[in-house]
Amino acid sequence: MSVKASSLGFPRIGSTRQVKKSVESFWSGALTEKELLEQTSQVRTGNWKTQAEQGLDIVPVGDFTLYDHVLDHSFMFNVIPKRYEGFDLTAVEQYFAMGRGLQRPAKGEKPAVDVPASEMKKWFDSNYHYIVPEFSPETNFTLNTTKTVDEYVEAAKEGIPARPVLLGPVSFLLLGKAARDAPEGFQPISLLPKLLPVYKSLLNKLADAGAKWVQIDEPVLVLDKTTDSASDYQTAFDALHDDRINILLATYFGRLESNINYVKNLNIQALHIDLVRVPEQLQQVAEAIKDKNIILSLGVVDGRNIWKNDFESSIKIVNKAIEILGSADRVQVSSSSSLLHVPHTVVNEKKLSDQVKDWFSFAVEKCAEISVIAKSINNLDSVKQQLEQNAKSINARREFTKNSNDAVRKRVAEVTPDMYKRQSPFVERRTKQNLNLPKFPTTTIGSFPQTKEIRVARQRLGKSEITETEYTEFIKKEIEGCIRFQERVGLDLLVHGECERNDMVQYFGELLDGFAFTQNGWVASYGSRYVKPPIIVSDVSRPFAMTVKWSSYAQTLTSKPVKGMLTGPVTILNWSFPREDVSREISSRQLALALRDEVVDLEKAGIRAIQVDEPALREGLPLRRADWQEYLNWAVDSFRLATAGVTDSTQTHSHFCYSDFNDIFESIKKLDADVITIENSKSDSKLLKVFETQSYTNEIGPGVYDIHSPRVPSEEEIYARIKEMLQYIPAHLLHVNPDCGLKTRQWKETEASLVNLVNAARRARAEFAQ
Ligand code: MET
Ligand SMILES: [Zn+2]
Repeated sequence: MSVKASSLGFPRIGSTRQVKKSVESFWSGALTEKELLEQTSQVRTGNWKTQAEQGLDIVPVGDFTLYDHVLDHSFMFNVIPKRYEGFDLTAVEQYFAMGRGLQRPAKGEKPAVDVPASEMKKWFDSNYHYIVPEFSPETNFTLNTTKTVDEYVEAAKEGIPARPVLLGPVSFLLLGKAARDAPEGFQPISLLPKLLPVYKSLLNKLADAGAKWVQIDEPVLVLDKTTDSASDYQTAFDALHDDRINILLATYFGRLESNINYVKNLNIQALHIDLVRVPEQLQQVAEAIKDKNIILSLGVVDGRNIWKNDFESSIKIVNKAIEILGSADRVQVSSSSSLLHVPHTVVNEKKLSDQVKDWFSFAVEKCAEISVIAKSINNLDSVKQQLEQNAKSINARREFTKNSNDAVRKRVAEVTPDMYKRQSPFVERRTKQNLNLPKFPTTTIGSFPQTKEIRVARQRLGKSEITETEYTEFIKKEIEGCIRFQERVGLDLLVHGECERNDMVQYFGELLDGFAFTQNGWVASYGSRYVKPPIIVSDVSRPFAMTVKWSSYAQTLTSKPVKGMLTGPVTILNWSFPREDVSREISSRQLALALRDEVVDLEKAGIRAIQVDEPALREGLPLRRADWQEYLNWAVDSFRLATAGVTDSTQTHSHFCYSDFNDIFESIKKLDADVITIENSKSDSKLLKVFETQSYTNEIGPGVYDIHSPRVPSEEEIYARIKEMLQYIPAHLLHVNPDCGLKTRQWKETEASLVNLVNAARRARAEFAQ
């Protein structure tokens, strides 16, 4: 009798980002396909060994990927859109073409290729993005590859106690979309009967190879819309049932709620639930499966955040599960979700103090935690020392937070209702905002090209190869160049260009108190792009002004107004690892107060327009709609708290991108920014439709061109967009701007695009704005 230790998945990027390096070298032609596969296979094998060494009894395999695990499933099941066929590509080339597009000239016998990437979407409420599968009635499911089986065999050979992982058939279909050529109203889930035999043949192969268990992820079970899917799940798990191989059905990121009523009757042998996000669901779920022959896998070690596990409380949960289910054999200990959302290991962090380092566990350390928790149930004495050590660490962290910044907490507690409100309503304050802007004012979203010179200067400052003064001089020159550029192009509302920022969140995190930074804490965002989120470790406050010197310097250079530029509280929060000991709401309010001081200081320094970006506002939305309002309330409050400290004559701006804002438009209105700019050009004007049904009274600039591509939009095209916008938005409220910041672009295309933008706005002015 023993409780087993397992995890649902491991970071795929390698301890030092080896996978990024290998994959990008392959793309650039510096590695052959064979070298790519060899190098990445080493990372994969290394990952398995590490997990086993940390004490996992069950090691996930098949979760490794060169680009994205959902794309792996599309590829494995032959869900390959026609546009990627017929170019004589190798399998690996075709796979990457689906992930990131492929453009290359004809070579010898090989035809030219020019195919765009597939659509990418956020993986639930994480900052990981998956490649959206495209289905149509013609989709011909076959086993195109046997990736999962191959990796299982590879691991078994190494003596790894491997459990293969698959994304379940229902989630796979529901996370996909209807292909463009699919008939109107086509629902991917209708393909379930066609898809199941292929899953089944894969399971057969796994069983042939000796696998006794398979983990089948059905994360869609924690979303609202699945409540009608009972029969789909039943069909699926009846079809997949095989006496030779047991199924662990894994859910994560949220609560099953009433879905448990049918999940308990499915043909499965184990069920995994997330007890970090929703500890309360243990009772309900355990009671529901009590009389079934189902093992409960307890997700007690956080797959989404980096804090050390509190063993005492996890062990309580495990014991409670055993008590309800009646036997230790009926439970397993695991991570709440795949560990792909946390960095690889804390060991490589050389710059964190011992005190701070002791608070964290990354993926490797989390595996060890899972093992200790399981062992504590099996044989308490064997892990006595680890438990004591853990209790010490947890206490030390508690002591630290108890004594952290009282002044900040007090300030949050003392916020009064008037602090959320501008002095006058928009219509009144608008008349006081004399920025001398023409109709259809043209502006940009803030950042200008981050050139190599800028990155080099930043690196050299980091290495102390140049002094702080030399760096400041360099940045000033850049700002001056940027201002002159905007004047030359003819923009109306200028920006300083954000050249001093390494990243829109990190930059502020580094200047605020209450954050910690890692050297190597990378987490996959999409493909070979990884991010290094700052960690909020304490109460947040602003020791000194952060942007005032740059913005006010920029303003001294020109008679045109220069916008101050800040990242908003909710975005800073959502793109960081949050604290565990206080709510996200509290951290957000603390951030808001810190930014409020900055906003007021900018105003004092003579800046008359201030933009507070909230591109991540929407992605912080909870997975279940019932929880939305609570989040939106404090998110809106935070933005208002950050921006409402100014007088009527200061124009506040905000910016949104990355997602569909229509369903939170009510909240966007409540922000009461004087001007909002929203990404629009890619969404086929879906955004504009919202104005047909919802009134919006403040000023607004829907983006007129996509900045993610080097393509230069023509004046004609931009003019046409402005005209289209005027059907939905009153002329006196319309601003003209790109979709988002220009930091990833080159100067050449930036200039050409903005010249066209300015000319298009001038033309529209002459025609429509008398
Ligand atoms: C992802 S939103 C980016 C906004 C920021 N001000 C920029 O221009 O880069
Ligand atoms: Zn943006």
